[in-house]
Amino acid sequence: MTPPQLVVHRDKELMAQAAAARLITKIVDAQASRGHASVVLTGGRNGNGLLAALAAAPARDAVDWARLDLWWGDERFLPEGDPERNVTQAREALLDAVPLDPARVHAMPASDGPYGKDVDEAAAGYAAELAAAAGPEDHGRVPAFDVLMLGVGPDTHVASLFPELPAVRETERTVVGVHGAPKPPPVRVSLTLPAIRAAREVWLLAAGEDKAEAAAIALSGAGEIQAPAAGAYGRSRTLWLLDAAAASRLPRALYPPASA
Ligand SMILES: O=C1O[C@H](COP(=O)(O)O)[C@@H](O)[C@H](O)[C@H]1O
Repeated sequence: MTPPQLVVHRDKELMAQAAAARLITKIVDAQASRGHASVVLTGGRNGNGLLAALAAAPARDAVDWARLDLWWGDERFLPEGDPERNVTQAREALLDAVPLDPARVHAMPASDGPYGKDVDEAAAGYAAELAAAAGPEDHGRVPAFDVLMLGVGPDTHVASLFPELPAVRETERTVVGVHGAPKPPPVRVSLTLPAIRAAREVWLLAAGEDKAEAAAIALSGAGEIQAPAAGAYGRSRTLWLLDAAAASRLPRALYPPASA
């Protein structure tokens, strides 16, 4: 487990811009050293804010978009094109504006897709797609993603891993169908904690007063079953990107002295 590092920005706009700049650098560096990069996107307000900031950043042209694999940490199991789907929102915020290779955009299945309404089959299908993309150097059933981003819900959920539900207890499968999520829609597809922990870097995004309690709980030694965000960490780095409002209830000992 890599211990969390915290960066606190003044407000959510600055957080989104700084995180977008950080992501551009990370992708460019990975492409320079390995020829390609892989990023796992998150849904939610903070994830979409980051994508919109990236779309507006002139430095976005430094990325070779055709050599970038995009995956998702979770998806709302709804029909293709539904405005509530995370992929629909990501397309609107950024993806439609950059020259991605469509074969490298790995959206999670929709409820009117090849698996029909069977969310467990859809999850198994996505797990198989991840496994096929993993190489021997990845040492596992999912690629060692360069960056995996997660929004943090006010209840400490990450991806679609909600406190106490079976999905957060999963230790074998890399992707699961989620039934009865407390946040609509109730049926979802999610990476599990073992899949999340295969990433080189995990970035948790939390902006706004409604995330303050969640950040304080997850960063104060809570268990991952009760606080899924506490169980999300990367192989080489775990980074919490917060704004001042989300950091406002952190224990003083955690608040990074250099933050502004
Ligand atoms: O439903 C979801 O919520 C979380 C958090 O969203 P936020 O709007 O509270 O930031 C998100 O990370 C997840 O991908 C999404 O499906």
